[in-house]
Amino acid sequence: MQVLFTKMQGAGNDFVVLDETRGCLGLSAAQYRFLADRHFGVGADQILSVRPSPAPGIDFEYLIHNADGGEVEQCGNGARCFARFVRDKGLTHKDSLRVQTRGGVIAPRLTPDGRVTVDMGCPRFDPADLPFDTSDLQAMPRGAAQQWPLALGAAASGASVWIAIVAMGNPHAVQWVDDVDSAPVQQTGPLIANHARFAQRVNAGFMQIVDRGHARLRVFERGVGETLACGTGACAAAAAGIRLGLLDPEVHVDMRGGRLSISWSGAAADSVFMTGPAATVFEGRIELPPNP
Ligand SMILES: N[C@@H](CCC[C@H](N)C(=O)O)C(=O)O
Repeated sequence: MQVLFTKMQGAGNDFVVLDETRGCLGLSAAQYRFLADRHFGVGADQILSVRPSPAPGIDFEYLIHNADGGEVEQCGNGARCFARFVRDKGLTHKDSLRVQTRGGVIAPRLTPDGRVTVDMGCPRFDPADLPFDTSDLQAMPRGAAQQWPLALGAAASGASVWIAIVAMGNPHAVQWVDDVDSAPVQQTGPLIANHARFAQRVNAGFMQIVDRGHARLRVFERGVGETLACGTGACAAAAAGIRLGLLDPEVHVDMRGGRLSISWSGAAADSVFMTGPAATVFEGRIELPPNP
């Protein structure tokens, strides 16, 4: 089977986007993995499948699969690329959209400067929302929030990190580091992402606070590895920093692939807004391996 695809990127987080508005392709996890493969396929961190409206008042639905083939709930950079895609393809003429994802309804808006702002919904900090197993753990209160100790490796080794946990539709564990460039992202990222306390696994963020309006971030993503940028990771890190009293409500988050601007009032019922770039890289057609 051959499929048409669009390769896109948002702050260096890259995507294969599939138009399923006229029919579902019914791809298997192995076929998503093939598309994401940088040697044998197209190459991407995530595959985005654009589908028609599932309900009144909703413009589209889009599905997100990580490079490992697993379906996930939310993707911030993907949301901006999704919005750019449906406009560029003439699938809508609207600037503001309401979109169903597995992680809830989000609302992207194309801005006159070519960027996209997304209402990403409310951040949640309850361990049950990730889920995060807190049995036998003692949280450390800080600001309006909590940090949790997470033991890495064998308990006897004594290695542990303090994390803030945030659900942005998908799960995030954020830790503070002095210098994001020398942070052990490749070493401890996989240990956190696959930690037994996170039943659905987790995205592991490493944030350096530069000043109250500026942070630097690297994210070891669940189902992918370190990416050049993570939109939900930036929202989660900013929300955690704001709630902990370390950041102001308007924050620039710099990642290796680019900058996102995040704004959140700090009120539990208010949405996080994320603004950043979204661009098409190329389009093509590829033959998929058959399902076994
Ligand atoms: N890159 C994304 C997040 C994609 C999903 C994530 N890896 C997960 O498993 O939850 C973003 O920009 O938010």
